[in-house]
Amino acid sequence: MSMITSDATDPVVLFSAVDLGYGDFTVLKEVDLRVARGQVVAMMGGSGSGKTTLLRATTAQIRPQRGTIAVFGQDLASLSGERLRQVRQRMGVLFQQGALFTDLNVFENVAFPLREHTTMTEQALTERVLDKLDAVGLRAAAHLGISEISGGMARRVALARAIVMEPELILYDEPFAGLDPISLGITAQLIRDLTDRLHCASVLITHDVPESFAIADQVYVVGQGKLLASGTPQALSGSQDPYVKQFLNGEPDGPIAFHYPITPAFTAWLEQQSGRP
Ligand SMILES: Nc1ncnc2c1ncn2[C@@H]1O[C@H](COP(=O)(O)OP(=O)(O)OP(=O)(O)O)[C@@H](O)[C@H]1O
Repeated sequence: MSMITSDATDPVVLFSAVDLGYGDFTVLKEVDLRVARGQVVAMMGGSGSGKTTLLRATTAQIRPQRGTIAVFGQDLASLSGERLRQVRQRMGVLFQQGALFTDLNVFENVAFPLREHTTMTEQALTERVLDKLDAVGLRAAAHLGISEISGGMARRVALARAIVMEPELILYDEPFAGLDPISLGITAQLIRDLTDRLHCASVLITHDVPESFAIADQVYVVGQGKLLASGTPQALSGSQDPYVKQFLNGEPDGPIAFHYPITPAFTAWLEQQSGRP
């Protein structure tokens, strides 16, 4: 049961003219983006283009250099302490290394957030955990130890744990990385199904074009320090933008640079290096 009341029609995530970066280095400029309830949104782009930075900004781990970011209709810049914690509790984050506790079994790994953040009865907790394990196909694996499950199963346990608090927004960091083709398809379909079932919003950052295009409602492509394109997978497939085309087709030659760009910080470092005796 979620606490959605008057803000049910607000976008879940709304970036308005946002600049993001670290110190005086700006990674992305003028980003506008919107994620609605029930949507799967893919944030794509080459290595170092700023996908993880977008995720960090959404959880308020980093603050925008310019513009505003609203989550659940609340301006993140206005939140701190307890109110920020409450907003974060409505989000589930699935990190690439969804590290599980190896001294706890599958059930207790998924139960962990409930024991930390709620005062549910043992019966309600058991029901909730088994329901989420069922959603990822692992109800009957509840009793197994972490050393007894495969890598792909461990990912699904981490996913069950990420959704056990019934978040309204789920952020996935590279959910397809390192998966075999079958697990890739299963994971993508699982993300779509969970989004529909929980009626939450899902944001994934990924390089994987076919899998994310198969399940996403909206795709944002970042590169060259900005948002390059956005739209439905269908609309983007017809894009004539050379960067977008190169990215979507995985072509080695094109506007996407192989070399990390030279910055003043690098030049200063290099000068210092060569100045050494
Ligand atoms: N904590 C940090 N401090 C300074 N610069 C950072 C920091 N984190 C990332 N960057 C820089 O920000 C840029 C974007 O990094 P980010 O991790 O968002 O890219 P990405 O698209 O997620 O890349 P990848 O797909 O390779 O993980 C890079 O140039 C990176 O060097």
